[in-house]
Amino acid sequence: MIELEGLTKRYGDVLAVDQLTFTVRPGVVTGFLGPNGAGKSTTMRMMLGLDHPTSGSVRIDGRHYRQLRDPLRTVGALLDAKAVHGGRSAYHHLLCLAQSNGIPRSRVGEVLDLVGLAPVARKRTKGFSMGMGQRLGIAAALLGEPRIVMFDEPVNGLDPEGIHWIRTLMKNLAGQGRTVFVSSHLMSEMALTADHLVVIGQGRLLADTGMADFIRENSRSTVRMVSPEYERLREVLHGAGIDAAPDGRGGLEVTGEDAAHLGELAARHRLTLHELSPRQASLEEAFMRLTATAVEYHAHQDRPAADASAGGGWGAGWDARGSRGSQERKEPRR
Ligand SMILES: Nc1ncnc2c1ncn2[C@@H]1O[C@H](COP(=O)(O)OP(=O)(O)OP(=O)(O)O)[C@@H](O)[C@H]1O
Repeated sequence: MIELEGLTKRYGDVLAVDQLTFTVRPGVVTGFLGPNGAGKSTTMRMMLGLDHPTSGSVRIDGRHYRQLRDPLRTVGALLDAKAVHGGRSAYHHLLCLAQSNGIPRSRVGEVLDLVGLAPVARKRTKGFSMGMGQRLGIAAALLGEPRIVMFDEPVNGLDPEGIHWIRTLMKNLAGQGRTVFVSSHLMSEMALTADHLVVIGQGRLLADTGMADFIRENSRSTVRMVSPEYERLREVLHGAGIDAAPDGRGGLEVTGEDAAHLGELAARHRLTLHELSPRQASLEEAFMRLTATAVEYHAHQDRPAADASAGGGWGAGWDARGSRGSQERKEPRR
């Protein structure tokens, strides 16, 4: 279990993480979401004792990271896949980690097999592709068979087979009763992987809830109706006080009504329907809706590119929003 209490991190006048309190539980995959610059990596670094909180605390199984006797056997993490000595082979990188953490040498071969890097185990990592680097980072995280795993953007650079593999891996780890905490900007992937979500924006907690509840609470469900008697359908809905908008594909989109009720209404008016389809919003829509006001780096969509360049180029197409004092574009992550 990972417990955060009032966790706060300030860098100068930027409040990167602001009073975060939540618990990451075992047995499920917990997704960690937030727009760019929301404070996810900073939070994860503090969880791993790589950054000091300005105030508040993180406990891993009841202890601070630094108090853990065998950190690699308790928490395995992938934060920055590029943080590897390029002159070493994958095998030696993992062997060094194993030896300095009292992990048997045999485990190195096991994790190399598990992540599919066994055939290139003796090659220097500086020739590795981004996806291979991610796999190596995941191998390192799993080396000590930890009860808790944390992955920051694990699917970065992975091909579809790799993405499917990491999804299955995370679900299996959670199925074994481990605590799995994962950040990603790939909403469609997160929707397939996570059971629980923690969402932050501008360093603050926006949601800590189950996946289905999150989508329900932060989106509108709609029903698409298609009829050969389009105008009459519109009138019937209007007459019943129901808002319906053209969906741009020859149908009507109705918000906030359930499909059964709409079907019965149409039947009472002897209206032929060719389609009556309820539509559940996606995680992406729910996420965008919740974080709309917490997006710090925002690209203008209503301004032509030429206009943007005339107005000062690259910077002109961006807003730095929010109240955290930073009016600059985001610094690249280290
Ligand atoms: N070492 C640092 N010094 C100064 N500011 C920092 C530092 N690390 C992070 N920040 C700032 O803290 C805020 C949170 O950054 P962080 O990298 O944690 O966000 P994130 O949610 O991981 O973003 P992304 O999704 O883009 O990776 C940003 O405004 C960032 O510029």
